[in-house]
Amino acid sequence: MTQLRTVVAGASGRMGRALVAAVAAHDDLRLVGALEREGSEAIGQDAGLVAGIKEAGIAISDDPLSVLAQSDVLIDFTGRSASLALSELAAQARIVHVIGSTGFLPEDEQTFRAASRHCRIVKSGNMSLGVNLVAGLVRRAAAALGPEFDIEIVEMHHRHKVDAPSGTALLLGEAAAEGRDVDLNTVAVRGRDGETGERPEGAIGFASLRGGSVVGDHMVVLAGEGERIEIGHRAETRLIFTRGALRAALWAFDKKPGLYDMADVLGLH
Ligand SMILES: NC(=O)C1=CN([C@@H]2O[C@H](COP(=O)(O)OP(=O)(O)OC[C@H]3O[C@@H](n4cnc5c(N)ncnc54)[C@H](OP(=O)(O)O)[C@@H]3O)[C@@H](O)[C@H]2O)C=CC1
Ligand SMILES: O=C(O)C1=N[C@H](C(=O)O)C[C@H](O)C1
Repeated sequence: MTQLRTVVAGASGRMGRALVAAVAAHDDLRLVGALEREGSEAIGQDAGLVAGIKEAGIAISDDPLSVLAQSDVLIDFTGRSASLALSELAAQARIVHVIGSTGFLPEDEQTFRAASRHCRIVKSGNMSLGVNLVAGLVRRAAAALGPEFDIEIVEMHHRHKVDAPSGTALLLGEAAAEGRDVDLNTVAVRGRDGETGERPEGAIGFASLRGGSVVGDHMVVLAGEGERIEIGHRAETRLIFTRGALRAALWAFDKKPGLYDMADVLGLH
């Protein structure tokens, strides 16, 4: 197989550094570009050295247009606004865009749908095998148990995380809502404070904890009268996300333009 020419966006971030190292070590991928935002201290530095591996010969750039023109795949763990902008450039370049960023708003979906008419997008709030398996379990449990079981989703992440609820919590909330055949946006309760009143029947609640260096813990609680089911996942290393992202890039390369998720990549639908 010819190596896929791969660009990592957010190359000096926590995930970006792990991705640069993973791409450099992969037989079927070749690092051809690394992006950071304009004004970043990382611009001009070698992406390999920033990632803590040997020199990669790739200077981190703030010019996505020229970098993407020479690539097959963009792996993007940046943030909401960067990923929205990059999806339009990935569409112009007709490449694969793997989006791990989180913190999107419901209306962002239409931007990704439009871009995916021209390129292949794989987007997921969690790229790990484990979480995507757990989502299937949550969907089944929610469908089997019905609305007399209250669903609450608790997540904990490191102190640097900037969005809440996490993308994974929302992914698990979507799975629960699908199981109940309801629209998550109409039943979600995203945090409680003060005199909240009783819990509305059918609500799917979210609670976010932040602290320390926690990579990512998620627990879905289905609480009934006299019993409680807990379905959870704990990420112990960011390597589970990089592994998933690289797998998504390789899977998407020969697919038609479209908006895919990790369940497509893993054959879990
Ligand atoms: N789907 C999944 O499996 C996972 C998703 N994530 C998500 O990935 C995202 C990144 O997480 P993490 O690595 O921890 O965060 P970091 O803040 O460590 O990294 C993000 C990087 O992207 C950079 N960036 C911001 N804007 C741009 C831009 N326009 N072009 C290029 N780079 C840009 C940031 O620069 P600066 O700091 O200067 O703004 C930063 O270096 C988050 O949304 C997180 O929730 C994380 C892990 C797994
Ligand atoms: O910001 C993180 O770190 C993570 N973000 C993703 C999320 O929002 O769910 C995935 C993982 O939990 C780590």
